[in-house]
Amino acid sequence: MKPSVVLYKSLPDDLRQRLDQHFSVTEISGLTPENIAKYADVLQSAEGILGSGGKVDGEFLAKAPKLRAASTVSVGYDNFDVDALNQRGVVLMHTPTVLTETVADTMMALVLASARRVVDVAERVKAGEWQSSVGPDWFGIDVHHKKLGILGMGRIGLALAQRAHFGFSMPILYNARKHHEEAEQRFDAQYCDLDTLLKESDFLCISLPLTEQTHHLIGREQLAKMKPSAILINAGRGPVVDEQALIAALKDGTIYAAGLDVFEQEPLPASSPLLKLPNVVALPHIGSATHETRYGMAKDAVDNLIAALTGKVEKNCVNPQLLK
Ligand SMILES: NC(=O)C1=CN([C@@H]2O[C@H](COP(=O)(O)OP(=O)(O)OC[C@H]3O[C@@H](n4cnc5c(N)ncnc54)[C@H](OP(=O)(O)O)[C@@H]3O)[C@@H](O)[C@H]2O)C=CC1
Ligand SMILES: O=CC(=O)O
Repeated sequence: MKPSVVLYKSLPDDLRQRLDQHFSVTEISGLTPENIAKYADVLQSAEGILGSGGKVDGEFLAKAPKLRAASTVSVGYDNFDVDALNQRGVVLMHTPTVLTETVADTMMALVLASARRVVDVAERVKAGEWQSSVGPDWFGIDVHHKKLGILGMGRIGLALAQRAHFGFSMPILYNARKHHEEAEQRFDAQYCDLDTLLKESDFLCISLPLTEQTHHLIGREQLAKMKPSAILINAGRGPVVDEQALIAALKDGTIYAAGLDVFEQEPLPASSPLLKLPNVVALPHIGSATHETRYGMAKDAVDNLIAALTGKVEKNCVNPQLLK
């Protein structure tokens, strides 16, 4: 009998067929509390789950006693309680690498859009405000040759550094838990402590995972250390930045602007003050959202689950110690 799997994200037809070849699949619309209650029987017998979003913690695992592997269609896995998975011996698979370049493109797009006010100015053109040659109230600030600070020099940070260094002649500063030789050698990136990164960066680009250590790492105190001309870009996870402190800093001129792909609450409520600020570019968490990359992530997630449930994992495992 094929192992039972709960799929909580739609897949392209060919990938769904591949999953069906290996498993008995039940598709649900998401890991919402309602679905977890409604599909209690299916979860009781599920050996694998595949999807994105939704909380997978001890409480969820108690409802899925046969679970052996979870495959998330994302690189970030902050919605999983990894300690609880480890205790239960559930292997967690994710999709790093396949999305790295696309997310770095999104970050560079946010850098450019925020500095050159692309969204704000384009909206004014559409509103018919372009009546004569534009003056300083339409101008932005330069990107090339400015200092780019990267907070989190992992896969995505490195790909961003490559773009900024070769494409825009930007000096790179960075902070991470350790030094990254590749970034220093290839892109002349300089390691610094967080305070120096805040004080010296013209662009502070956050590509950090959400962990206990990074939650609200950037708050009022840290924003106050930034230049009034600085722009904050966040494509890591929303709660890395204290959003109320950010809103205050954008309103009172502590910093110049922000380009955000991630938020403390997603989808961002229509009532969010961020949406009223002209110096904010807000994207709907589309860091990896191109047709090619989303297909690649889904493919990796399917392959990851097949590997995990057939005991052939070679990569993309968050808790490989369970495989020994
Ligand atoms: N907006 C979007 O659509 C997307 C968002 N993401 C987010 O981006 C994150 C990063 O992805 P990726 O680059 O692949 O991950 P990596 O694991 O390759 O990089 C993470 C980096 O963060 C650093 N880091 C972790 N904790 C700390 C800390 N406490 N202080 C300083 N640095 C820290 C790591 O430091 P060190 O190198 O020293 O270990 C590493 O350099 C994901 O976890 C996800 O949350 C990812 C994809 C798409
Ligand atoms: O936010 C997206 C991810 O892949 O992580």
